Amino acid sequence: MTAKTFPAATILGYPRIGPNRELKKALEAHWSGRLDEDGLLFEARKVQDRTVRRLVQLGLDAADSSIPADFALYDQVLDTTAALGALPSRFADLADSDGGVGTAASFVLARGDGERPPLELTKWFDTNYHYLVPEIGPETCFAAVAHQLAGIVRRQKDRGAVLRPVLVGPVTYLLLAKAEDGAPAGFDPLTRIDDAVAAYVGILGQLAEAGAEWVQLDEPGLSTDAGAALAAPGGLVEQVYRKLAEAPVAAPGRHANGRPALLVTTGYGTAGDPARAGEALAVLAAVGVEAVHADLVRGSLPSAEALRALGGTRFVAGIVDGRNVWRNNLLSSLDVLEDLQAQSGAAVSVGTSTSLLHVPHDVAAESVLPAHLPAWLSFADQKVREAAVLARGLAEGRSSIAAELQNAEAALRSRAKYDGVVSPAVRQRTAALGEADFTRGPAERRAELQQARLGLPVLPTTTIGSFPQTGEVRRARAAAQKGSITEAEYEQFLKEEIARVVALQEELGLDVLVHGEPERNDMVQYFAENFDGFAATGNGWVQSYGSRCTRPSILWGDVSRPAAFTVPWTRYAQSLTRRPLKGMLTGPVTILAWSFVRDDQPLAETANQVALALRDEIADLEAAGTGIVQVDEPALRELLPLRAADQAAYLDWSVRAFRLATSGASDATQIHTHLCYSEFGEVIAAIAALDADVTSIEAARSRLEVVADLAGFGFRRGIGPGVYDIHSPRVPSREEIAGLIETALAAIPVRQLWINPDCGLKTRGYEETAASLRNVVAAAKAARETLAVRA
Ligand code: MET
Ligand SMILES: [Zn+2]
Repeated sequence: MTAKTFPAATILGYPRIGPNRELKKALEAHWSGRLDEDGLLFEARKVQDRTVRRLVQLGLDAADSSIPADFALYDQVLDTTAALGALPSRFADLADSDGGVGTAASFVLARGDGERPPLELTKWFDTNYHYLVPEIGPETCFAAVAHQLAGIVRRQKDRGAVLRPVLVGPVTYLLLAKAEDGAPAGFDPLTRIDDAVAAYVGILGQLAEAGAEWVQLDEPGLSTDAGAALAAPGGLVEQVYRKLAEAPVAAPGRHANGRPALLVTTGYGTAGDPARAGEALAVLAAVGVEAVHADLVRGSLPSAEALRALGGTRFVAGIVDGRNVWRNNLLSSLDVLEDLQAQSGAAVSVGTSTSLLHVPHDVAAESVLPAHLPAWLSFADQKVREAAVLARGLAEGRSSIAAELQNAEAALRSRAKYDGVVSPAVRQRTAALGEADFTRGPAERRAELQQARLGLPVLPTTTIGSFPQTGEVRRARAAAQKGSITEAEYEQFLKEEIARVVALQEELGLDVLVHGEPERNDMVQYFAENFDGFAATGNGWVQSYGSRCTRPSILWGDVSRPAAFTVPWTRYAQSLTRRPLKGMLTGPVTILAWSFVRDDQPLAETANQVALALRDEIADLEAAGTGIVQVDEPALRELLPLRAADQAAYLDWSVRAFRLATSGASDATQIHTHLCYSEFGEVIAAIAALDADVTSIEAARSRLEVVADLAGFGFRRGIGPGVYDIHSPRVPSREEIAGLIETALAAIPVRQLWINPDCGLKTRGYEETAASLRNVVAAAKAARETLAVRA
């Protein structure tokens, strides 16, 4: 039996949180006990139904499998774990009688249950989305228990929609997994592939039975070095998909003993060997996969040879960018699509490069964007339309979409010549940069000058910047925004807040103080609001993990800083204390990583513009008397390219941008940086190359693992490995912190060591923060005394 034809237009996935974060709110109500499970599932079904309706309005067909059933409540990797019943042994008790994992059980995996920490959260490829890491051991059960996904398919079918269920594919699933605790040393989850594949075969049968005609298996793992190696002809990917494709395709309408047709997607780069683009797709086609997808935005076009090798397999061209917000250049996309079709002779469908999970819902829901921006933008809903329009143009000829082509062209043209997209003053500055602009004086000399100026004790104590953002702070900000308090009243409120935070730090006995960042809603958006070339959205929420969402700003033009904006707060805070107080900035790489960035010039160029804007702010901070400036780069590791071959170039421009931002500072000004959210062991050389005088780095949860890497590298500058894990309300005891300081001192020379928390305190409450910092300071003092006795 042959498969039903794949639809001409599709998307790989759609934002799951709801246009007004309905799912987020329902989840949080459920977790706090205000909404029971039935209530939550009712809300989730409302979001699903709305998504299907909306996608039909936007041009997808409800009945032809063009709409993905991609409705994870928390995370799609977690849902695949649930469909496989692949519970780690430490959670084995959560299994239903048939090995299934219900909604409540899946939330225990996601959030822990008091005694057991949750599954680890890690970044999904090179994005700011986080997935829950499967824990696989030699004994992990794999079963076909896709009840929830099958239930969604069945329910939608009853409502007249034939959806295409989505799972993480088996190779990517195991590549993303880690060995569970207690597995033999060196255990590789991929060794369980046969058992996993057997379960996937069963799941495919269950989904066919529920009425699915197509299933989407996502294999973005093939775009990493590890996955690419498996995608060569004769490799693991070929074996796996031969097995999955072996069963006959079920006849539409009669689903006994068959499987749905398979779409295998890639995404986040080129699947397989980049020098042989498309080969991995040909491998999949050869074993009988009915449709394959490639990311044509981040990845390369498949070669003509690979396209011809697709034979009768559908090619889904991921030409609408799933990761950025710019309107598609329909004309050039159509050129590419027509070319692909002509070359391959194969049937081409139009799709997105990745799921639309990474972009907000709808440009039309924006009310605060500057007037020129909306026409240039495309959020998820606009992208669905773009895919549908391109598919029509491909099938019926350019004249059938003449109006759409013309509108897109007009928008692109207006964008290209809009005032501020290119700012001659900014261009002149970047063009005139020379090596001296990236270099400070010798580090040893800087250290002497700074110590003479600051007079700090050994093991200086400090915090990372933010203090608790209480309900009061958030309410005052909202009131100021609404206009229900005056600007002067808001400023007065912030000053009082800063004064309290400074007084608290003095009372605690910290050595280097901060102002606490109460004026900042978000460490990137705050800069976007104060830089030219940047705009903040009103409702542009994007899922970061589970119910957590962020609202990236849009960097649309040349960036510059019209006026000093952090200076008044820092100056005010410093006026309240004789101790040194750090000025606090977000670094250029992090600003880019957590924004939607213009796509019309290299990132390195944009990074330098942001760096110059920060450099201006640092100059003004210095002029106001600030002796220490911290430039946070928590996202330095996040943008690291997936392929080793691309990493050196990235590290080069990102390090240079940081240096451009900071190297205007006088040698007597101490530059700090702060890193968190990732393991930084593999980029230590780049961290050293930042040439910051002091680096604070998240370390408490790994019990200071990074210290060994730093020592091994011979890191020479100031270093503050976090000794207080700020991710939970738990107060670390003085003894515990003392133990971590001992560990650090065993590897790091005492004159280099700083004592600080892992990250900012903004999500914490005051009580636990004060108690914890008291212990931090006490442990540091005790360590100083011990050192003095030993000396
Ligand atoms: C995610 S890193 C946060 C650094 C920032 N200065 C803060 O303390 O909040
Ligand atoms: Zn941090």
